[in-house]
Amino acid sequence: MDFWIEPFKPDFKARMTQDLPSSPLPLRTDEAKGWSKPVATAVLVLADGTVLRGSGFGAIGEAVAEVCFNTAMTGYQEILTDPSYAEQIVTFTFPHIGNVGTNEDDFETTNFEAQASVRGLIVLAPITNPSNHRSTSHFDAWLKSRSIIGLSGIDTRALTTLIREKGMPNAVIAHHPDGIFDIEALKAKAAAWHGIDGMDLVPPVTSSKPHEWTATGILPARALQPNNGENRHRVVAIDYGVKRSILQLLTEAGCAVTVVPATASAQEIAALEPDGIFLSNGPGDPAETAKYAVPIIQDLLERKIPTFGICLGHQILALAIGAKTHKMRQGHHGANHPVLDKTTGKVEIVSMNHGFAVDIETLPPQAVETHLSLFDGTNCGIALTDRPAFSVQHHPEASPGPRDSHYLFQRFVTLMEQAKA
Ligand SMILES: NC(=O)CC[C@H](N)C(=O)O
Repeated sequence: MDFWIEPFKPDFKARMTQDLPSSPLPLRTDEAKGWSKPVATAVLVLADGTVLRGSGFGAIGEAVAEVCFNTAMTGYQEILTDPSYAEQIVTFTFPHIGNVGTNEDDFETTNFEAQASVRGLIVLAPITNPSNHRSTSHFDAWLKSRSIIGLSGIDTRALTTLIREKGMPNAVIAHHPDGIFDIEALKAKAAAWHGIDGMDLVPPVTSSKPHEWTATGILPARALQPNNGENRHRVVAIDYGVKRSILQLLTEAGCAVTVVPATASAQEIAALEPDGIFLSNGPGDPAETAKYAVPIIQDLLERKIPTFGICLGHQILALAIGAKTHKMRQGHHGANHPVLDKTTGKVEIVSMNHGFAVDIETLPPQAVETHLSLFDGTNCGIALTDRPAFSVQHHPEASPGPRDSHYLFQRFVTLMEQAKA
């Protein structure tokens, strides 16, 4: 059978229309009847009724979630295993995703039994066979095993523009190989979804019981004094959905780390006699998690234990001292964001993954802003002036991403050393 497929030419004028352009769809052929026609095997249906059609890969089924875009050029496996992406669908602006396969090392979740947090991914180019010596599993098989739905052939630049202009939409991603979808029902499902605002998404991803963490990373860390296998500081990491690379860097910085569930009481934590408290990253609305996390943190701050927070941990520390957080329109997700460290005047290129931000106007007098985003001026870090505590919105563990901000782990170690002295 002879047929012609139009090469994919994104039509940027059509960006904001109801039907966004997409690449050629797979053909379905009926040999007996002698026809072949394009069939969408996956769709993304936004709450406003916009429908994007493409080719499905990964898990088969449907999921409702919030759509964000991530501008990282590498590290898709780390992104898709980061627990902070709970209830989200990631649109990758980098066109080639999946071509280095997947492996046993590049995982960010520490909770291997838990279901994947991210619900789906959207890419431009169809995924290929893996081409990398580290790959142990095909991307498609890996996504299926983790119940993550994939949609390719989408003009991801147009979708990113839509998110930038209208904000992160709620949507249903659906993959059915027969290409049969009840679009009206999917529109209704997307429109009826409650969204992430107001959702505490920590319970499914936090550790169920305290455990010790001892592993270091594969690559040597930057800007850390070598620990020579010696544990100089005892750190309790409160797990709101912690990334593995953060725990590895704490270990490399010379910390003996005990990971505790998000609901561990201040008394239980204090009984471990920590030199420092780490507040982890995690999914969902910080103001909801704060309802139980803030009293615990306030109690620990009273005890003047040095404290360091990352991302959700940063937001919850800010809430604990009386500041407020708000939902962002498009959020920050990528590995190329410039951030200014106001304490040194240096600019670092950082990894980002957040959809909420600390409202800097609400910061009380006993805290100062230490970092800010040079993309949009949003707050990226605070330090308390009356307690040994600081936190950052970006991801100094940088997995994936540039490692400019590794120095923050050293800053935490220095804070613990000063407290001991
Ligand atoms: N990576 C994170 O810790 C994300 C924090 C929070 N859930 C947000 O989206 O802003």
